[in-house]
Amino acid sequence: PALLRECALPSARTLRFCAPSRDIPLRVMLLGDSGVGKTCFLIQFKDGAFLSGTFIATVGIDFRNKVVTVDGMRVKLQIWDTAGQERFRSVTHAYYRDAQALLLLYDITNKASFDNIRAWLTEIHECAQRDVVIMLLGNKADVSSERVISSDDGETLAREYGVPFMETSAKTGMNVELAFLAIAKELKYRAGRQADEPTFQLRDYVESQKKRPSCCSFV
Ligand SMILES: Nc1nc2c(ncn2[C@@H]2O[C@H](COP(=O)(O)OP(=O)(O)OP(=O)(O)O)[C@@H](O)[C@H]2O)c(=O)[nH]1
Repeated sequence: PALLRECALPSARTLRFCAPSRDIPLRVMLLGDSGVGKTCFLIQFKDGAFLSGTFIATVGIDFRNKVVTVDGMRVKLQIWDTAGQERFRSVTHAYYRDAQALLLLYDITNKASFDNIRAWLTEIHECAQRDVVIMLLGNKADVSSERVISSDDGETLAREYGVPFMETSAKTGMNVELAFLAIAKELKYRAGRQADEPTFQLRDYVESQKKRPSCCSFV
């Protein structure tokens, strides 16, 4: 029973003991200030749609599943969409420990959401698993006319914390799928590399695969 429980909510360490025929379950959390686009990011990935119009803030936490195929293996992503509002912080804190990967978003048109990334990273280091995979995402890259944070600023911050970085758009879908696939690849790789499989570097992979906004990535 203990093993079964671990397979239902595995850590990277326990993944290798799960039955090979089952989908590998991985838990990913979306974090960042309210309004940066976490829910839209998830909907774009799950359904290929963009929720425009009235902004309805997430209350507490919500989740969706999506199965992706990574190097011929089925990976079941369980994606937790958290509320960015401060008043729900204690609810979301309770879930950090179970996450194997965190996508941390800011909004390239909102300076405060970028400035708060340091506080988010401090919180992550206090509450999450030590080996959690983190990726920094500058969302709303489609809104180039309102950009206040340059790509270089995002890159510099990401480098300082040693995490991969991409700009994304939940509206156009730019780099949305890549963010999840890259994480799934990293976690699958950690779970047990095949003898003939080349080593995998998440940052190099993201750098080689990511699309850059077609213009105006500077401020
Ligand atoms: N142009 C553009 N608008 C976006 C993008 N992502 C989200 N939005 C808009 O930003 C607003 C907030 O998006 P949400 O996804 O609800 O934000 P959230 O981060 O989930 O907010 P909380 O639930 O409060 O934490 C909505 O009006 C969206 O339509 C994007 O990539 N581009």
